[in-house]
Amino acid sequence: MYDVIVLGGGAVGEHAAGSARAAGLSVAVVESELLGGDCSYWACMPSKALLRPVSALAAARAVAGSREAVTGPLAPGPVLDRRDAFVSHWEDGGQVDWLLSEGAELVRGHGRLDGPRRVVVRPAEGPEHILTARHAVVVATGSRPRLPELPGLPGARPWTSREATSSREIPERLAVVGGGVVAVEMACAWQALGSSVTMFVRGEELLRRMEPFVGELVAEGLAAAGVEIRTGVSVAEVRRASAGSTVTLVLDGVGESEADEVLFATGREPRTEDIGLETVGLRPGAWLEADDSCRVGGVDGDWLYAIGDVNRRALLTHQGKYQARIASAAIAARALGGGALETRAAEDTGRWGAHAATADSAAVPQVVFGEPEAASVGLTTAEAERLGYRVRAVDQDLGAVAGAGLYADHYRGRARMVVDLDREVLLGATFVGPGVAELLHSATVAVAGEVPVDRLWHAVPAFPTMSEVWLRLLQKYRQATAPRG
Ligand SMILES: Cc1cc2nc3c(=O)[nH]c(=O)nc-3n(C[C@H](O)[C@H](O)[C@H](O)COP(=O)(O)OP(=O)(O)OC[C@H]3O[C@@H](n4cnc5c(N)ncnc54)[C@H](O)[C@@H]3O)c2cc1C
Ligand SMILES: NC(=O)c1ccc[n+]([C@@H]2O[C@H](COP(=O)([O-])OP(=O)(O)OC[C@H]3O[C@@H](n4cnc5c(N)ncnc54)[C@H](O)[C@@H]3O)[C@@H](O)[C@H]2O)c1
Repeated sequence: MYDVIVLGGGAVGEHAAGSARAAGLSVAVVESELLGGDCSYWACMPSKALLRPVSALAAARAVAGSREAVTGPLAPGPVLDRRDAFVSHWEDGGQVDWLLSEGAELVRGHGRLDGPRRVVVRPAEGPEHILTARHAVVVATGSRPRLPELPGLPGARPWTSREATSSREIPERLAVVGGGVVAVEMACAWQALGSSVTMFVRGEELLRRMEPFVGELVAEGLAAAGVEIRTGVSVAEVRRASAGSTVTLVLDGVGESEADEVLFATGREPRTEDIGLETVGLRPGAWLEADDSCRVGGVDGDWLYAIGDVNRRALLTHQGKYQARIASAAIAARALGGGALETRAAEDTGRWGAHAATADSAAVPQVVFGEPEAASVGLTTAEAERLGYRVRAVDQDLGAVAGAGLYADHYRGRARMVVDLDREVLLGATFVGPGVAELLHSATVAVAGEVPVDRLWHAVPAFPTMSEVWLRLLQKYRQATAPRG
């Protein structure tokens, strides 16, 4: 028997195990593939390893003096070798060592719930194990790429994010379907590696969940790199005669297009169809709805938690790991409380409490890597208005900031902060431009900390850094709200 069983050992499940161990709980992690999951082997790490050389080269090319020293395009071989090193050549020995050093146990195999607090693990070989949890089972089985139901698609062997992050072959022509984060990042990476990339986007914009100017500037950057972006186009059918032959996309009402590979970057679905949800009264295949302490509703007792992609709160590694810390703390507090009502005072599930993942709804930071980068936290203007806030959006041309001008000649970028006019705190901030990723955490601190705008005025940015954009935004906000007369 273990205090906690973590079902799924991706980045999020591993982090839950570490946090639960730190709280003094015994832990077993059940993993059917590589310990470390998508983020380590087929998502964040390999994609960023592919993209970092693209931005390093762009940064050198953006400045007179270093521009002249750059004599050629990216060298694909070393880029792919470096990517392979970042994913430890798809071996998880290092991560297993870490987990064991934390004092957690690893049980390899496919895990399924088998009624309350029980998990049955089917290893690749040998007999099943039955594990029992004293306090909690934490489901962290993640998500997988979601493919649309299109005629011909399964037989056409499309790339998903897995192939796009792990391929060593560079297709001459790569079609990318989708206009979200994976589509944008992978279009940028593969174009730089030598493919001719065409994006097929259903809607009119890229990155629709961010402020509208983000998609515009990102599209401009991709087009400047040579990516063809076709908006307002739906793929109706996919054809590939045989392995190794070209792939044909039949486009709704606008003819056909040929490519050597096609990447479908059309969102995610939960990995819950075969984890025994029916044995505890839940629906297999559904996203797992969790409250702010990440506890799953609809089951008897306080023992089932869901963290990471599988609860759909925010499909990002850092946010899943935050949920892992919150859930582990909540499990430990509830375990100490023993379930008696009078001890529930130990729980701290109020807004911004120790056992509430409040940032999931108020302050999710995200960086879309590429040239340019896009970085945002909190609410967009449209989201804030939809939620009924009275807001003012303040915009600043980043190119007019001295630090940005020094960073790159003819710097193009933009920033926006969204202020709640009633409380005079930031609800959100967005930056787009080369090198803006590292600006983001200042905004996250302001949003999560609900720092009054008047106090931000005293957070003086160093000259001449890009952070001076804060000063410009705050000056504009003051001018706009100053009493007239
Ligand atoms: C191309 C790409 C790039 C991305 N880049 C970023 C980025 O830069 N930054 C960022 O924050 N996020 C990024 N993301 C999102 C990020 O990858 C996910 O949010 C993150 O991987 C979720 O972690 P997880 O542990 O919840 O799920 P996963 O990483 O999917 O891990 C789930 C684990 O559970 C295991 N499992 C599933 N079912 C069972 C079972 N029944 N029994 C045993 N084990 C099981 C799986 O084998 C897997 O190891 C990216 C995603 C993609 C696709
Ligand atoms: N840097 C990062 O933080 C990073 C990088 C990659 C992925 N991620 C995370 O991974 C998740 C998945 O990314 P994603 O890009 O797959 O999903 P997404 O939801 O961001 O984008 C999906 C895109 O596919 C389009 N689409 C959906 N169905 C379609 C269809 N049938 N035909 C054509 N287009 C269709 C959507 O309109 C959208 O443009 C995201 O939630 C993101 O947060 C994060």
